[in-house]
Amino acid sequence: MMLEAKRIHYRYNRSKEWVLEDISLEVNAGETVGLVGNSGRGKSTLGKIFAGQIEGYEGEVMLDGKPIPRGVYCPVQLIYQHPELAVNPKWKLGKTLAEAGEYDDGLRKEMGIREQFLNRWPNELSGGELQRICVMRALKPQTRYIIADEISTMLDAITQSQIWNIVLDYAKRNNIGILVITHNENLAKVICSRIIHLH
Ligand SMILES: Nc1ncnc2c1ncn2[C@@H]1O[C@H](COP(=O)(O)OP(=O)(O)OP(=O)(O)O)[C@@H](O)[C@H]1O
Repeated sequence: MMLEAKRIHYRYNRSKEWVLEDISLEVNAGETVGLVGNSGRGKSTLGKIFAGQIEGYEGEVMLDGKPIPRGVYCPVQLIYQHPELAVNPKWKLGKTLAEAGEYDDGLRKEMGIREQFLNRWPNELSGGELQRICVMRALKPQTRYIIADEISTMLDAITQSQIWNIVLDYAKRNNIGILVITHNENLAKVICSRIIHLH
């Protein structure tokens, strides 16, 4: 089982400058790989390409040797840095959490998502509480890979370590591969078995 990007080239709006030029990388099932690089190097763009959120690139993204299925729940789930931009502001959080079907209520408690949060609107939660919902939403049985794009950057150290412990433990139990996009090389060193630098 493997998620691969092969010879990806991408530029926004036919701009002269390529954001990504001939990028290839792979993440095996159950592996945690760091993608580290300075601001503006195209890390988030690559994350979106992996998760099927950007079209029109050159090259291929393959999951177990096949194109990633479209029009169904995406087995490659992207979690962003800014949870407030990742949820529908017109949905109560219980609906957001259940968007892709049933969820594990034990995992909800483990994630520190209180039952009363489910009946609130996104603007009635703190950033850390909302990020727990976004992380949990990505941990569905159909998920095979997670693209974690700066998911803990705006969290305090305790919340950051709690969330990573849960995600890493869940990934281990379910053989999920994770691409950890971060500026924080120290974080990548602690949680990743391999680090790729995007120059
Ligand atoms: N929607 C867009 N339209 C045009 N250009 C964009 C768009 N999104 C990103 N870019 C540009 O593409 C380049 C790469 O951006 P990207 O967000 O992928 O980098 P990054 O490495 O993730 O940066 P950071 O670490 O700051 O998040 C940047 O120069 C950015 O300005």
